[in-house]
Amino acid sequence: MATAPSSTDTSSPSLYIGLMSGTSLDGVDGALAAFGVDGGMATLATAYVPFPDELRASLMALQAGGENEIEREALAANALAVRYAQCVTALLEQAGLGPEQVHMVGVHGQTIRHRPELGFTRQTNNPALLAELSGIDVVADFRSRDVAAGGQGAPLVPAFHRAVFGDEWQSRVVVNIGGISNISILPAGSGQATSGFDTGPGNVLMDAWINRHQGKHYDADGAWGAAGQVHAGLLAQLSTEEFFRLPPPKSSGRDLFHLGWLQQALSRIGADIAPQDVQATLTALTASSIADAIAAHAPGTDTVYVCGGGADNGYLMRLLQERLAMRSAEKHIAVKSTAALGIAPNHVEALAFAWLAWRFDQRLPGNLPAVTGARGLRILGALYPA
Ligand SMILES: Nc1ncnc2c1ncn2[C@@H]1O[C@H](COP(=O)(O)OP(=O)(O)OP(=O)(O)O)[C@@H](O)[C@H]1O
Ligand SMILES: CC(=O)N[C@H]1[C@@H]2OC[C@@H](O2)[C@@H](O)[C@@H]1O[C@H](C)C(=O)O
Repeated sequence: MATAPSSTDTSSPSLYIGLMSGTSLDGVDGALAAFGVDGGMATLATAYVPFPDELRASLMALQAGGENEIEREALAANALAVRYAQCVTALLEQAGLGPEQVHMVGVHGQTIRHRPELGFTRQTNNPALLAELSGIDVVADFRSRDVAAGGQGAPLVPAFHRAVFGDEWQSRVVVNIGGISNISILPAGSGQATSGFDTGPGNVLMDAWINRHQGKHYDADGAWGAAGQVHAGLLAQLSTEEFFRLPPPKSSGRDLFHLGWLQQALSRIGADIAPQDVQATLTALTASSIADAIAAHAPGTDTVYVCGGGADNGYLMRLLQERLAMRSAEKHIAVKSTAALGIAPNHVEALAFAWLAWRFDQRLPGNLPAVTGARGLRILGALYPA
């Protein structure tokens, strides 16, 4: 599939909206895209609606068990649907379109528990309310069918990455650094198998740590961490986590990588480490776990393309380049933003959910069994007609 973000050669394009609110819990990214009969895709509008602090706090509280969970989840789902609807309105206004011109909204929902090994993953949402508020058909709950087929239900973006970023001549890896990091391995040539998996933490631990010590939501450009020193002992301790050594298929989330997990490692080390040095070490952990995964599973990579909010962390990008160079002495691997391929890093995931809605609409599979471990290809999502 060719991408042409600013122009399209599609003769009768169909319009789809994708909405992604990920593990960072920061807000919802939206994209309105046109898909042509020839498979071409064009981005018509993008929008971001941040979550108010109250919604962030209730979503954060739902990441672990607690009292009156059912009611709290239902109310958070309603509040989410209202924000999603605001994002849809912003996209329609930007594109000068009415709801009747859009085929479907594909909405991820908010992951509050991810336990494929127990047979479930839960993306809270109220798609019925979103259909009511937006007046557009809504497709939601993209992960459950893959889990029902024995898969991880994640990551789902590798199929989209193959479609828009795959190349005939260059072997590419696309790294999404959101709350959690995941890679898509796209060997050169359209006939080559695509693989991918979650590599571990993205920004989730860095965000939590700076929030505890500085009250900020994230470490802008990685500046706070960059002024600290990577603590080799702590990095080694954190790197002993079994998840890093598990073979794919594998996926992760806040269920594993949270402040309690970090605190345990800090207690084992016993040393008094300055908060800024911990931040530097967490940045190094994200970079080294991604570089290790690429070295082990995609040694032939020519270029790594980064998307997700982590692409805006200059310190993290430097460490990633450094660690890739350390692990691949004979071959230079370039690190670039997906902007170099025509899609800004913060638009990729929302576009992926527009693409998944388009796949659903045609009753085409959305998963890659080689990635998720599902028994086979499955049509992903459930429909809530407008
Ligand atoms: N200017 C910046 N400097 C450093 N980090 C940034 C910057 N902008 C965004 N980020 C990081 O990116 C995160 C948001 O990224 P993104 O929206 O890709 O995550 P997500 O979609 O919630 O996660 P996931 O892909 O795990 O579902 C923020 O929480 C922050 O850590
Ligand atoms: C369960 C869940 O929400 N997983 C997310 C999360 O965020 C990044 C990584 O962990 C990835 O596995 C997935 O999101 C992307 C969009 C995916 O499915 O490909």
